Amino acid sequence: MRRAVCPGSFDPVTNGHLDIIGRASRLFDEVIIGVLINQSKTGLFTIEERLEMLREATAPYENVRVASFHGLLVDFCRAQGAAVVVKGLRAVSDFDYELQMAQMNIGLSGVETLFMPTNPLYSFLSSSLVKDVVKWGGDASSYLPDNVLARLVGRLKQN
Ligand SMILES: O=C(O)c1ccc2[nH]nc(Br)c2c1
Repeated sequence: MRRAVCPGSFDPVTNGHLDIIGRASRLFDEVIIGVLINQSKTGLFTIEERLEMLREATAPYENVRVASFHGLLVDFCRAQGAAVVVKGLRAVSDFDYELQMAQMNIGLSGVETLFMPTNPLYSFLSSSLVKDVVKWGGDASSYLPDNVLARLVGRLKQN
């Protein structure tokens, strides 16, 4: 069983993330989306909300499941029985940091990283940018799944 982990904060999941997840689901027997619990950073959505949005958005992919973790990514991969991490690369600016993380992860545990070029449609996307767009009334419907857009609009109205 070839498993891969797609890690991230997913605060919230975007169409860019979903493009990578969908492509990974066609390459591996199982894909585990790992939502990082970062105690030093409170996000807009709770971990539970992020997990729920991811489960809703990835429901069409029967070999994709969602879990949260804290601590080292390689420990999560080991616990899940995954030998590969899948990361999207949006631009050259992503590469330096991702290369450093990938080399450390191999050094720590032998877990490999597969880099996938993001779909050019989404290469400028980030969760933080999309949140700003919606906060100021912009149309983010091309960048977020419908379930996420609805929650984001609602949450920003509360704030
Ligand atoms: O949304 C983000 O912050 C973010 C970061 C890094 C990323 N790499 N590939 C993708 Br899609 C991606 C998205």
